[in-house]
Amino acid sequence: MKIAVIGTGYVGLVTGVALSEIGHQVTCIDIDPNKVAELNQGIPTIYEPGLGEMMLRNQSAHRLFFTDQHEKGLDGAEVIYIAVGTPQRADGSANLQYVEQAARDIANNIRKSVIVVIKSTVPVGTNLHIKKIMNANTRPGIQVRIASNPEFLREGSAIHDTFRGDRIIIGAEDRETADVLEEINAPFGIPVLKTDLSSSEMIKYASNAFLATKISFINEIANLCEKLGADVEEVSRGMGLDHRIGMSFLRAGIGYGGSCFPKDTNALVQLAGNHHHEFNLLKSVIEVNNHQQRVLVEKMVARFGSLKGKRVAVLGLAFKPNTDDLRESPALVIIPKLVELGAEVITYDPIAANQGPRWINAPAAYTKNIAKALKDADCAVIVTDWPDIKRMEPETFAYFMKTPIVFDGRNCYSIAAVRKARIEYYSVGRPDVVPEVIR
Ligand SMILES: NC(=O)c1ccc[n+]([C@@H]2O[C@H](COP(=O)([O-])OP(=O)(O)OC[C@H]3O[C@@H](n4cnc5c(N)ncnc54)[C@H](O)[C@@H]3O)[C@@H](O)[C@H]2O)c1
Ligand SMILES: O=c1ccn([C@@H]2O[C@H](COP(=O)(O)OP(=O)(O)O[C@H]3O[C@H](CO)[C@@H](O)[C@H](O)[C@H]3O)[C@@H](O)[C@H]2O)c(=O)[nH]1
Repeated sequence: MKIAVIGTGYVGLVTGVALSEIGHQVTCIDIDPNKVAELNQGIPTIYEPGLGEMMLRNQSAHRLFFTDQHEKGLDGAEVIYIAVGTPQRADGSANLQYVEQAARDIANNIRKSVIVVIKSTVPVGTNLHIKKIMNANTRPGIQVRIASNPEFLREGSAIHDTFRGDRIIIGAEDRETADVLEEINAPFGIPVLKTDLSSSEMIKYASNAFLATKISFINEIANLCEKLGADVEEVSRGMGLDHRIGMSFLRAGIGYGGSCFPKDTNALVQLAGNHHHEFNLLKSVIEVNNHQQRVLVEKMVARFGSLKGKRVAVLGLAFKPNTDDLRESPALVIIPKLVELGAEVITYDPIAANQGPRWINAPAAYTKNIAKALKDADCAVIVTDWPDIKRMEPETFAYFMKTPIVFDGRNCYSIAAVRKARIEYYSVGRPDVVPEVIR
């Protein structure tokens, strides 16, 4: 099948590469000529394990192309995916300007009837709105059929999720369109649920909102565990053994971040509000998360009184491991707050350190060397559970730091290992560890 993908962000690039890997002829289009130039040189524009090799393989096999010209990229396409951003507006709602522009770009350039598939996360009703825009702008006689095919990949495991995902959702306006999409996706061998357009759009928001709810729930339990002397890791394990609950998304920490959960939960609250429905549960989920991103700083202030002049090593900038994405990372909240309180901040991230100055709105130093970050620090804060941070012996903190006081937002180490290392350790939902000598 000849396919065009509009947008080469995370979703567009992974979609284009994956569709070419299963044998389709794919052209990805982006308005950013710099991105397209890099992609044409075989350089992936996002950090995603396994993506680069797959991209190169399909470029070499002449199944995958990149262009910044809609006319060229859309020429002859039978199916066109829209995978542009839907960022958050100031009021929390989804900004559809890029999807609308992509629709106009398609309508102005196609010369034959096509199926347009919306992969971007869009509020219920958007697919029909987009179809109207295209119908108003296409040449006479050209028919556009529309389908919703939301994306469920996670950053850092996008290839795994695309080839081994739990389900593919296809919402379409008619059965024939749904069948074409099912056929395109058949080589993935993933169960397909075919549904109507509105339900498909809602499945995406409901899934993200539910996962965010699980995280805020366990974070509230963690905060309560701290007050009651329980250990949230034990509690999660004990809860998760019940198959009705499940183990996943019950890791307590410093709250969810990233390009999706914060914006999609806000958009769903807004969408509900527009239809005179107060989504109180989801509002609380968001509120709990906003507070959770600040709990480590609260613990630091409680421990030190003042942070003025303290040298703080922040370990991890990315919102999760295996990505260089800082969108809505708790680091964006924690670092400016530490600076505001007078701390001197040095940050470490193995991949995202280069992104720091672009995203962090406060003076801080950046390094890819963990020892350099820890050297002579008064305390350390763990923001991202990168494997190299988790693998580190807790004794390392005592070796490099002025005072080995660690605030761990990701519960990277067992309490037993920390006790053995004789460091002062504050994590989330677990007992504090304060060795006698330090006390
Ligand atoms: N990032 C994720 O992990 C993820 C996962 C699932 C779903 N989603 C959803 O997928 C959508 C895309 O997310 P993303 O993170 O890939 O977005 P992004 O903002 O990183 O990338 C969008 C790309 O589209 C390009 N673009 C914008 N308008 C264009 C146009 N008219 N023609 C051609 N190119 C155009 C931009 O230049 C940019 O490169 C969003 O709706 C998001 O919510 C994202
Ligand atoms: O038990 C957990 C699981 C996750 N997180 C945090 O939640 C955020 C999101 O993590 P994750 O879901 O792994 O990453 P994303 O790449 O944002 O993926 C989510 O958002 C995407 C965009 O919509 C969806 O496609 C995915 O299905 C959905 O998991 C990160 O800050 C994690 O640290 C926790 O705090 N505890």
